[in-house]
Amino acid sequence: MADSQTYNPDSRSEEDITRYLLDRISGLESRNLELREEIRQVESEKRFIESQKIRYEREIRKLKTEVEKLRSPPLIIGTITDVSADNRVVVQSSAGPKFMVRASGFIETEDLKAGARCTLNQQSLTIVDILPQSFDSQIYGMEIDDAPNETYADVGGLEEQITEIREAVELPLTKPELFKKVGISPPRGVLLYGPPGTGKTLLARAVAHETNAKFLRVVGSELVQKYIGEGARLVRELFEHAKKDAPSIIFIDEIDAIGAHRSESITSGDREVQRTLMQLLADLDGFKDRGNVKIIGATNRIDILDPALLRPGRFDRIIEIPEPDIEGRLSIFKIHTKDMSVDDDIDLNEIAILTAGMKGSDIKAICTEAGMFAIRSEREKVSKNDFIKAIEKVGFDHRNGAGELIDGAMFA
Ligand SMILES: Nc1ncnc2c1ncn2[C@@H]1O[C@H](COP(=O)(O)OP(=O)(O)OP(=O)(O)O)[C@@H](O)[C@H]1O
Repeated sequence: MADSQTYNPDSRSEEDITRYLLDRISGLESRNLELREEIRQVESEKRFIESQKIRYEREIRKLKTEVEKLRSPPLIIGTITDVSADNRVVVQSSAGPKFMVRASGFIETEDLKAGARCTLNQQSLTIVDILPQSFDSQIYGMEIDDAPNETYADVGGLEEQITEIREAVELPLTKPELFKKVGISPPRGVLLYGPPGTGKTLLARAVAHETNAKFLRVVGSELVQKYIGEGARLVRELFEHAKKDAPSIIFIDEIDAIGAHRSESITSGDREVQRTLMQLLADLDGFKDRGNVKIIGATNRIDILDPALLRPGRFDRIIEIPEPDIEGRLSIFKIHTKDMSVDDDIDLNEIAILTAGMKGSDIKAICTEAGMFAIRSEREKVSKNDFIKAIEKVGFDHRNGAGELIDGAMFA
């Protein structure tokens, strides 16, 4: 290319200038071609990198799913008893047998130590996690609430049940001296039974709130299904934990999963449930000295409970939590509409009549749905019609004779 520094336009002829410019143009054209080639190469590199990225992302997703699969329950819990040089590990499972297993690639080799507790995938028996030595409520899916917010005022239509639970659970926690004076041992706990969604958990949380007690909730089915062979240990630790944190309330939801009447067939699953139940009974029996720990069991299936669990002295009161009647439904509607902005002409009595056969959880859902209908229509107040549509949506049982009311006739 001609050097522009040495070019002096005054000293050259027109022909020179033309040649010079043609040279310059051809120089720029070939540079342009070079740059285009470079761009093409960079773009093809970019495409290659993008396709690599997609491949890696796909691989990461696959690996993540695999890890999730490995980690999903049921898991077996065990203790590492030996580690060989090639990283094969001997694990004593809590259900009994010993296994020679391998650890998944995500476990750090230095964590594989004799004495460490670990979880094994039930099918592949691969070690999928190393557990902390101390009790960790998170691992066991236990819900711990230092101070539940619910109060008795949040529970609708269960006045008698509230009185009963206050005597059996609240009084021993707040006024233990009364029982000493009279010379009777305070009740240890109550069993709540009734259909799902009627407020059993809500009631238990309210008791914990009113007594300033810690609320420990476990689900019976999780105790026996989540970590095979650990049910009995979990129950023991649960009670220990509750004692340490007293005053506290242990709430065992779905207690039928561990306390169902024992059948003839004895599978390993049954044995696991039995061991867990025996531990629960032992803890309930040894509960006398644990004045400030109370237990509330809940079940939808009292009919299948083992009589051992119902024997006097285990649960002091067995309280039915029934489906709400019209009064109950009205007071539940009042609770759940308390903070809602509703039209002045709404008569909750009428709405309560329309919801025969529905439970507290349905009523809560109806209020939320009614609010959603109002939002969808860009209104700030919830109307009767919103409630009617919500009742329909939540699945009102037409057998209760309200079919003709749902179309709004009653509110026309
Ligand atoms: N009696 C009630 N008063 C006010 N709200 C209620 C009542 N019953 C149920 N609810 C509402 O429904 C929700 C679910 O009820 P809850 O979990 O207490 O039922 P449950 O009887 O424990 O059900 P499950 O047997 O399925 O565990 C509560 O959080 C509450 O909002």
